[in-house]
Amino acid sequence: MIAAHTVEDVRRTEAAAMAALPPGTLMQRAAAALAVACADVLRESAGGVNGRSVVVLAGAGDNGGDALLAAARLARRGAAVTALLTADRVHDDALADAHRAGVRSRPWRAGDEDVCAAADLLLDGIAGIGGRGGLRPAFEGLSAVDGPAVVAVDLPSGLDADTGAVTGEVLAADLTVTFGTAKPVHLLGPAAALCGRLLVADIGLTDLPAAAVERVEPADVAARWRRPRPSDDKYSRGVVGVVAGGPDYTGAAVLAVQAAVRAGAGMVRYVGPAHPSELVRHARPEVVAGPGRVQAWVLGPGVSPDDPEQRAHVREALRGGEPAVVDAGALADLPALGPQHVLTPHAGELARLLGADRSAVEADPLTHARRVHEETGATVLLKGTVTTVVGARVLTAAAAPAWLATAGAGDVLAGILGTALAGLRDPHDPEAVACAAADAAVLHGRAAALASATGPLAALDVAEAVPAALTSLPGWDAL
Ligand SMILES: NC(=O)C1=CN([C@@H]2O[C@H](COP(=O)(O)OP(=O)(O)OC[C@H]3O[C@@H](n4cnc5c(N)ncnc54)[C@H](OP(=O)(O)O)[C@@H]3O)[C@@H](O)[C@H]2O)[C@@H](O)CC1
Ligand SMILES: Nc1ncnc2c1ncn2[C@@H]1O[C@H](COP(=O)(O)OP(=O)(O)O)[C@@H](O)[C@H]1O
Ligand SMILES: [K+]
Repeated sequence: MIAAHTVEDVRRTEAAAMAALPPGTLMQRAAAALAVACADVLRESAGGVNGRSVVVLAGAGDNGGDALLAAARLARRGAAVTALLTADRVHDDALADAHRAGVRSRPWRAGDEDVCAAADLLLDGIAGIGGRGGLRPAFEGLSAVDGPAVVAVDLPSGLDADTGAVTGEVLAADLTVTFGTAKPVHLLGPAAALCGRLLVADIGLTDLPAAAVERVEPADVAARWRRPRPSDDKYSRGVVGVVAGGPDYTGAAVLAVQAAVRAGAGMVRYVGPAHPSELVRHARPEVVAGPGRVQAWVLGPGVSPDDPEQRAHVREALRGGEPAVVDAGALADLPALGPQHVLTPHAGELARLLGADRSAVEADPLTHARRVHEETGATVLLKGTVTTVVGARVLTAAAAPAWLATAGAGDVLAGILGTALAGLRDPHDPEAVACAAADAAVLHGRAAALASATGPLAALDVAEAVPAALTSLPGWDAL
């Protein structure tokens, strides 16, 4: 897991650390890590540090202080550094140190985007965790600067550290160097893509509280994914019931069932009309048709709002209280739910649940997913490039390959997640449910990466790549 902490927690922890250290120690540590990272970038992109041109954008806060101290270090290594001051006042001591090292500084002027574009490296210290809203109007043009490698100090200016919300222009980075711990902005969509590569520099912050947001890594999935034990039988491994498809959308039934089987369910039951039942059985002869006892349900892929029979099956399944994936057609008319129910909307479906705009959900997925979690009591998995799970924990899966934006990919995710839920030791542990949801999303993305290695993928390819995605997880063999 990569842990991220809120601004409030970081400031509290920083204050405790600073009280025990000489003044300025944390900022010097941050600047040292920044300078090393910038030198690495310069070596890679411009062949060295000595003589290379660096433009540093420095704002009024400590983010600007970090940037100016890093500027001084780069100047001492021979870089030609110009600091453009984006505020009337900047960190005095840091500016004095930069001047002593040979950094030239002047206030930001209209048109300085051209100066930035001509640099080998642009270091963004306009605003960090104290930033609010998108870039101020005077700096909006920076979002279009193309040319230099861009390194963000702590986070790209224009982003909100706690939510990752994109509410205006942002200076996107190739590399973000953050300090002590990641912040939610680094792990959440759509902000994570604007951060570029993430480097968490150790500045000696200890005793951080529980993370606010965590990114689930492939090794976490390997450690948690249920594998058969010698004592298992097909029932104890977990039976998945699938209520999906109908006479109109037959493919969703096949895709969800395929994925549940390939993710390692002990048994899959399919509940639906004769057509597509016969298609499902043809695709997966091991599937049992008709209702029965299950450990978890997959409800709704390809279920039409005009299909009273399938909708009755969905309602009946939800009444039983078992864990369930509540997807697509099952997202309408939600009954009372609990944390063992995982809603799996995409941004458009989540917007409908809230009566909000899809674009608002896409700009700030965490806030909107959290609202649905609070209103329904269910665990929410909001699909997207970065998938966000909000339940007893807030978890994300790193960006999946964009090839996954293909019809039926969501049905495959629903099937994988059904198997993860059916394998839970304690299905009424809300944290385990949230982890299962995020694990399924990570596995789905990994299967998509394998399936797209040779070109465009189809959703069925993703289901078929799930076994290889599992066995390629780091640490899978060791367990
Ligand atoms: N905490 C830690 O552990 C450590 C913290 N450290 C560092 O301290 C940083 C936090 O410093 P901080 O609190 O001084 O705030 P900071 O991010 O510089 O922002 C305030 C300034 O930004 C400006 N501004 C705001 N929004 C803007 C926008 N959209 N567009 C443009 N400008 C905008 C705002 O000016 P305004 O325009 O609002 O007048 C104000 O002047 C943190 O990110 C890290 O780098 C490290 O040194 C060591 C360990
Ligand atoms: N641009 C993208 N990059 C990566 N993954 C994506 C992208 N767009 C969608 N996805 C993923 O693809 C899947 C699409 O699901 P969904 O929208 O329900 O499609 P469908 O209903 O056709 O099955 C989700 O898992 C989502 O996270
Ligand atoms: K910044």
